[in-house]
Amino acid sequence: MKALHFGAGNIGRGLIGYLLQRSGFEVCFVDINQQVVGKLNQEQEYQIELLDDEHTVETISSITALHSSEEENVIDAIVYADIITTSVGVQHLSKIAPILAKGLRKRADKNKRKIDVIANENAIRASSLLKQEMEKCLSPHEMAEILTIAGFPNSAIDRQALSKKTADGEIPLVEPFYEWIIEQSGMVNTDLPKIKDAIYVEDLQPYLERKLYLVNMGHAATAYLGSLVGEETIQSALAHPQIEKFVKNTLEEAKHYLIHQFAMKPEELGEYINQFLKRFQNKHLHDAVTRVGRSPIRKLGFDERLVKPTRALYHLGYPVKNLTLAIAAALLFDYPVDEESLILQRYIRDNGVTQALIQFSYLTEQPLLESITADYLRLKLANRQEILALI
Ligand SMILES: NC(=O)c1ccc[n+]([C@@H]2O[C@H](COP(=O)([O-])OP(=O)(O)OC[C@H]3O[C@@H](n4cnc5c(N)ncnc54)[C@H](O)[C@@H]3O)[C@@H](O)[C@H]2O)c1
Ligand SMILES: O=P(O)(O)OC[C@@H](O)[C@@H](O)[C@H](O)[C@H](O)CO
Repeated sequence: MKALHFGAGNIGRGLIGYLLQRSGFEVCFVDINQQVVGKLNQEQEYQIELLDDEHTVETISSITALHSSEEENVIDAIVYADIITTSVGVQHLSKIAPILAKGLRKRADKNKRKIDVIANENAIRASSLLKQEMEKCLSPHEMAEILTIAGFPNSAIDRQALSKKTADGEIPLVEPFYEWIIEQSGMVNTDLPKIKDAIYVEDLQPYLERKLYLVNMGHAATAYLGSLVGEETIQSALAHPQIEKFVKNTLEEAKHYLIHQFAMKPEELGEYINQFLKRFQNKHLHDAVTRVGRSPIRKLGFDERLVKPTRALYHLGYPVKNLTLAIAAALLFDYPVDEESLILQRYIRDNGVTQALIQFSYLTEQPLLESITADYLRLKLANRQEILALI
């Protein structure tokens, strides 16, 4: 069985490639990074290191790789794959859509075997977004042809995955915990053997929203507050009792969104929160606030981890004062190496913070705009001690 995976980054190698290979797939990665592609091809295997007491190293073999520019080879791989997956970052799905469209068109002509395409990105319904991006490259007739053979089941993935520099490059560093939840109802290839340890569900939405609006929201709140007080990692940020308390308070607020939306049980959500906070505090983990806070414009999006629960809870009449403060901290994320941070800071300088919220978060609720703007100014004018005292 052949798996074609776009994005040989931390989660691509550290979770998706790992589980696919353990399920008996030969995995072929497609990436724009020539160095990574060259090394994978040369060694036909790679290592990942676990963030456990033993620093366990696992080897994933039967690996090949293609550079994105090898168009004909990538198209052929799409025609003959048994599953196609991605983890390129949701903002890059539009870039892989054209080649997927070409490959799936050829497959619909030549090899009519059904195939599922799963985009594994931190976003609501990323596979559906990928499908929408493909629709932009095709006529309705061409897309209809593709849909006779291809499904786009959505998924939710969870594993903290970063990387470690080694003498000959870098390897993914991953926590022992992982979760890959796949929307069974969206799958069309019923012959495909189950992926080992993946969880198949009919209705993904509760799992997806719980992951993004709790795990990733809490992570983002930690990163942005941590960054503001000069901490380099999520772990050193959470070592401040005030930040830990603040993050718990934001999670407590966001929890009510999931209770309301999906009738989730408060005690179960409490356990879920405690479990991932412990994962964030893994003593072997040094996860940079700049990695977790990356792409602040994406993270401030309308349906994203910070703004969606805040909007929803505000309309339901629940308190959101910690969430609005976390949004304000995100607006202060000033890390010029990150292109989105650069654009965001420049935009705020030229247009003001309220306008930035309208522009990037599509927020229209006046009381929310006012309280986030006020929080932003309080945080901006405060020093480190004052920030720790006010949260
Ligand atoms: N790292 C984590 O802890 C984690 C956990 C869960 C989900 N995610 C999600 O997984 C996705 C990937 O995250 P990551 O941390 O692995 O990022 P990463 O930067 O380590 O990996 C992304 C990879 O995609 C490649 N890429 C970018 N554009 C491409 C293109 N057009 N064609 C082919 N390859 C391309 C990059 O070169 C890189 O190797 C994101 O959506 C992220 O939100 C990450
Ligand atoms: O990948 P992002 O940029 O959407 O979010 C950063 C982190 O919160 C994220 O990568 C987590 O480590 C991961 O989602 C844990 O499963």
